[in-house]
Amino acid sequence: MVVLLAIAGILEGFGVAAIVPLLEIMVRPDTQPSDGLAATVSDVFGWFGLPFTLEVVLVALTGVFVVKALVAYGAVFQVGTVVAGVSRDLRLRLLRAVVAARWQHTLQYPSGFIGNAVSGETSITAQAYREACQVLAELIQVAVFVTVAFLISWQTATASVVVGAGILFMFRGVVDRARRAGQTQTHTLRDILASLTDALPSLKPLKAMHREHYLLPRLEEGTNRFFRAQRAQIALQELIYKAQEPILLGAMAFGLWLVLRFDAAQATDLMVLALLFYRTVQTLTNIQGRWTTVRVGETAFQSLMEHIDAAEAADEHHTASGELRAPPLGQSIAFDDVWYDYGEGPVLKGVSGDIPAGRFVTIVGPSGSGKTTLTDLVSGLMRPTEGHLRIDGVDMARIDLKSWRDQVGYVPQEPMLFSDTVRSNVTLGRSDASDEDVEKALRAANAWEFVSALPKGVDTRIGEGGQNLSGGQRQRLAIARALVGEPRLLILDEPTTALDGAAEKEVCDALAGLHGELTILAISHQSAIRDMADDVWTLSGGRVRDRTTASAPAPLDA
Ligand SMILES: Nc1ncnc2c1ncn2[C@@H]1O[C@H](COP(=O)(O)OP(=O)(O)OP(=O)(O)O)[C@@H](O)[C@H]1O
Repeated sequence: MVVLLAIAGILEGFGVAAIVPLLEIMVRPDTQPSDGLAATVSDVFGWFGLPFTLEVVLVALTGVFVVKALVAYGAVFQVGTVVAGVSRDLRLRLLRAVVAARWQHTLQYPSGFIGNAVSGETSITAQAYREACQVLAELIQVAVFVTVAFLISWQTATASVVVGAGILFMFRGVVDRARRAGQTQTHTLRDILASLTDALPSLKPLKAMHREHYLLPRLEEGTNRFFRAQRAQIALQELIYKAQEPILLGAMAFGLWLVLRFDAAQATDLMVLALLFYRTVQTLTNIQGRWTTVRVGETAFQSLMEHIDAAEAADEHHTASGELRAPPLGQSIAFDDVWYDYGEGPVLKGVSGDIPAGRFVTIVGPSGSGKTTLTDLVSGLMRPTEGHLRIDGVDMARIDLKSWRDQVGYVPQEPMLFSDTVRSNVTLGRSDASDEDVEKALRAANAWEFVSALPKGVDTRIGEGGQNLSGGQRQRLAIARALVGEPRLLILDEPTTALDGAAEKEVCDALAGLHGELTILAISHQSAIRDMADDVWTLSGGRVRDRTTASAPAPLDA
């Protein structure tokens, strides 16, 4: 890219230099130039055996600019490829890091932050990168112009550099202020998107109560702050471009006056010098304008890199994964004085107890008592702050989390179905899941009957979020999805809370069929799920206050 840009710059320099002989011929068509740049160019023509005539000079000049255009296009194409590649690589790095990060890390970020980083910040960064490439191209061009100017008159070349540097110096504060305006935009946009992502799911109840205006002031405040920062940035950036032209023309007028008054330069050389001076200083000021965009983009880049670095540092397979493969859960999941703290005081306070393999354990307790936290520790999404969790006697800290989670099926309260086929929703990309596996899982989840009655069976597409299915059907698909990998442990977080009596019964029938086949750990307030359990743990204030056993442990084939 840099080589192409350099060649394009040099060709443009040649083109500008070639204007001198052209003017010379136009002014004095019948005489060969004897000094100045025109004489040098005439000599170069002579080496190639070309006559120094108007036609030959015109053709040569056109040729130089055609080649320059082609090379410049090649350079721009290369810049485009590199810039698009930079934003793709940054996006992929961020997405991979976010997906691989520890759950505690993911919890810290509103999803709007990630959305903004993937769409906004990567685009601004790519734009800044592109401008940085242009800055490089224009610096090369300035170097060529200054060299050509030196060949004609070192005074003009020096004057161009001094005037250009002076203008850059005068406007350096403006660049800094534009960068700060860019920083405000980056942070404000991130906050707006975070608020919006929080707000949208609550829009329905707010509208239903005519309280939607509650959202607007928060979004409006951010939007107005963004407007002010954007306006400031545009005004400052344009100031750099617009204010420099009069300064530049003033300097040129003064330079021309000096040369004409005290120097006997040839008129043709003088015109080219004026052109070179103008182009050099103008290119330098362009560079400053572009540099402002680079500095503005730098803040988005920094913010993006902070997300990427933090997510990469939180990669759970580097930071929290043990060296042992998970045991097959043939004996128990044991809690040994487990504490957990999100950072605002402990929410689990010394939980101890066994979940024997093959048992159905239901956890009940008031809201906020730590039930979900407990199941998140069991699935390895989080690590105990203190104490130990053991699978068949092996400390989970020593277990490879991937191999453990391969044995876990998880059913949340609100299943998130993708707008895809039933099959894809059940297999979730497991290429080794056969038709038989899908059918078996759907049958076990008490879902086969309704799925086989769909127009295309398992190949029927379900609408976004599964909206054309009933709540009970969605939940049974979520259970089938959890079962298709033949887990040894099924975790259910309030699986029937959002369902009516009939739908709850369908889900309970599915769970009854699974009872004794694998270990089940359910959180539920519903009596139906509690009554099915072998053991019921009552959690309150982060402690297990009560433990009742309904029946003897069922044997499990490990
Ligand atoms: N990501 C988090 N950051 C900080 N505190 C949290 C976080 N998640 C949960 N908590 C706090 O931890 C405590 C236990 O929460 P948890 O979700 O485990 O309770 P729960 O019994 O499942 O509640 P519910 O029945 O309402 O779902 C609560 O006080 C909650 O505010």
